[in-house]
Amino acid sequence: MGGTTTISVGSDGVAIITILNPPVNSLSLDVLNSLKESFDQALQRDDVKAIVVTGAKGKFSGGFDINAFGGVHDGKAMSTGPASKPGYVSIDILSDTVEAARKPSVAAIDGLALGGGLEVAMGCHARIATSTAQLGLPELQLGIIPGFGGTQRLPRLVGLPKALEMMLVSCYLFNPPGDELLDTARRWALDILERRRPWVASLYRTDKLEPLGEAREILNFARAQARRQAPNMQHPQVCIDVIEEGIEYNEFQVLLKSDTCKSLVHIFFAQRGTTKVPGVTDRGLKPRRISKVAILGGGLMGSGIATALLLSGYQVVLKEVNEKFLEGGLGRIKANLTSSVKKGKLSQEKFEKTLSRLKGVLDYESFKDVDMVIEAVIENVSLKQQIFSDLEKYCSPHCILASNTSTIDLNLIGEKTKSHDRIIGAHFFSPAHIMPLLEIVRTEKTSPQVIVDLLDVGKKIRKTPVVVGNCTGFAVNRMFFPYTQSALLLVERGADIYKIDRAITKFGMPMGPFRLCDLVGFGVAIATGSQFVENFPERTYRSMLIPLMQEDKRAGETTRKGFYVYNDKRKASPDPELKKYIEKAREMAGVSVDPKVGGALIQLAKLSDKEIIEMVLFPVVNEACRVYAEGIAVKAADLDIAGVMGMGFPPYRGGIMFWGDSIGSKYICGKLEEWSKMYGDFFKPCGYLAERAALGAPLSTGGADEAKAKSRL
Ligand SMILES: C[C@H](O)CC(=O)SCCNC(=O)CCNC(=O)[C@H](O)C(C)(C)COP(=O)(O)OP(=O)(O)OC[C@H]1O[C@@H](n2cnc3c(N)ncnc32)[C@H](O)[C@@H]1OP(=O)(O)O
Repeated sequence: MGGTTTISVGSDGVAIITILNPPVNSLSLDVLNSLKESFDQALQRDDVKAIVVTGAKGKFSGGFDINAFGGVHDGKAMSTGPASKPGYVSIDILSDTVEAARKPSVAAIDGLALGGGLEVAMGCHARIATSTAQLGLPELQLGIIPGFGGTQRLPRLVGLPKALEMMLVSCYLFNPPGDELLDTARRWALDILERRRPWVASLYRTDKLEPLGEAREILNFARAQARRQAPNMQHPQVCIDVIEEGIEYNEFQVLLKSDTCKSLVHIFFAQRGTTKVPGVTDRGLKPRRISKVAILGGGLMGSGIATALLLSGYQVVLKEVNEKFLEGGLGRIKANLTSSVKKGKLSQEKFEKTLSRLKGVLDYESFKDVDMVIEAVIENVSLKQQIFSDLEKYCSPHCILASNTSTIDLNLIGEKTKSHDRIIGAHFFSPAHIMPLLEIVRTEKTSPQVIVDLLDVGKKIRKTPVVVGNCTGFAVNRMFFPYTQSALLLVERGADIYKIDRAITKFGMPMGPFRLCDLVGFGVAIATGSQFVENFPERTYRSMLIPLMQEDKRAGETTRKGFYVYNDKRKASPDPELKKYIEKAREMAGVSVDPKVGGALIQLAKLSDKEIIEMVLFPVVNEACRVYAEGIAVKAADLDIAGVMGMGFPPYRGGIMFWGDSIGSKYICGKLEEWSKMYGDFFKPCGYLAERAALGAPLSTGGADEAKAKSRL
């Protein structure tokens, strides 16, 4: 597992123990064993009076080594050595060696002290941190609870409310400024030794703890809140119980083996893996400097993208077709920035500075020195084609030409240009300054340099980029187009709209397919839908329900009427009037409720929640398999991230492919086959899924990347 600690003793008698395990000084079992050895050495040596613990290269520690979890999930023992024994780190190292030591210790924290890292620091007798240090117990984001005494020491150091916030919301505590970290820590340790400062064992502190009755109330409130916010997850409740009862280790071990932990650890590594693109990021290319970006179109998307760029220090030129639209776009950007000020994320002074980097224009005059253009106009092929040939004329030959299209094939968009190597998709998700995903779409001709440049921009604007291949709908929209389609098919055959939405939100999606349609708006839903009808006619379910409703001026949330009706506060309520549209659509589709076909007829009006989830989401798994098999995504894990970050698929289920594998290819394929016999080709399993099912193999391995790797051998 690697990593170690070093020890050096100064002439002042202070031993500096440094954690050394790049890149984040994570606590592997080797590091923990070495930490114990260094401590024992410092305690035994006569020339050591006091101890300072720190991390190498400006990072205290990013916590327990998450790679070790993988071993546990695969059923292997973590490692050998004393630190692998149950409770050894928590009791033998942190309580009995560090905290109970006869020599005082101080944690000198620069950079990160997260999870186990902060727990080591809390075992020391005092903590000194720089102004930029990040302290936190983010274990819950991985489906576990702190396991090295954090649930007990943190409440004693900062009080229950702050400790609960740091664990359940996983936010970080920023400490007041400190300077000359190591010197201050050294002096502090000696001050403790000479009783000029208190010698405090965190575990025995009680001054910050609330009286019992009050503490119980705080914990019960936290329980209720966690139940509301994370109804499908057990570990936040377990964490609160453990804070109250103090028995940490056993629960930690149980959670470590849970499906939630497996899924969240998968998501952790998958997210970090998206920036590693074979054939692109392994060529040693350095991102070029991009400082000025032009955006075409100041609508919801364009203004959101502009906001994200401005907030990260880019200069932005916003182009619109007339004064009125330009004013609207600039106004939206200003409103976004104002909202950041209100939320305390941007100071008033920075607001002015940020806004001063924005320029609104009506022509291409200022495009000659921009480094990148992002086109964000309506989804109209000929308009986009015209724009791209204009861009070729007005921009420098090095300028990156990106499109924010969500569905249209990029080759079509660039058809009238000779700039195919610098055309790329930069597909943001609405609201673009908030949603974390950036789908980067490359064609066969996009140069690796341009991809590396956009990956860098993505990182700077704090998005998780996923690089995908070019096709209609790319990865996210293509995977999720069956989401609404299957829901429409079910409704036309008797299932209830609101029951479907309820079952799907209970599963963990932020909203069901119908509520989502209302949010996106029927105009966009129809435009996108028609792209799919055109490109994948054999598997597109054609329902007239949405067009029928739109004819009646019900177009979703913006018109206050869609599948739901909306009040002034945008609260959605079911609408009994929908019945008439459903009946008409059913008639036009020529289908009946509960068609009498096949022996294993499922009465769709009486579907259970489980059946709804399967019938809505297995077609999504099926399409994800196609996307993977075609090589649109190079890694199945990229699709997991795309679904989690772009569609809100619950991360604690690990993403769409990971979830599919947790159910099994055989079962999914069997169900899809059964439904395709009853309801048509919409459900037909794709070749890849059928093949994996026949082999009894997982879906997440064996896609185009594996096929390519094999063909290279
Ligand atoms: C018993 C204990 O209570 C249990 C625990 O301690 S569980 C662990 C608790 N700690 C955490 O959850 C922190 C997880 N890490 C993070 O949040 C972020 O990585 C960070 C804030 C530390 C650094 O973020 P950032 O600078 O953006 O770098 P990031 O790309 O995320 O990570 C850099 C590398 O370190 C790795 N890494 C980060 N934290 C790690 C950890 N705790 N264990 C192992 N590897 C880790 C990442 O996988 C990545 O590897 P790669 O370069 O091969 O992809």
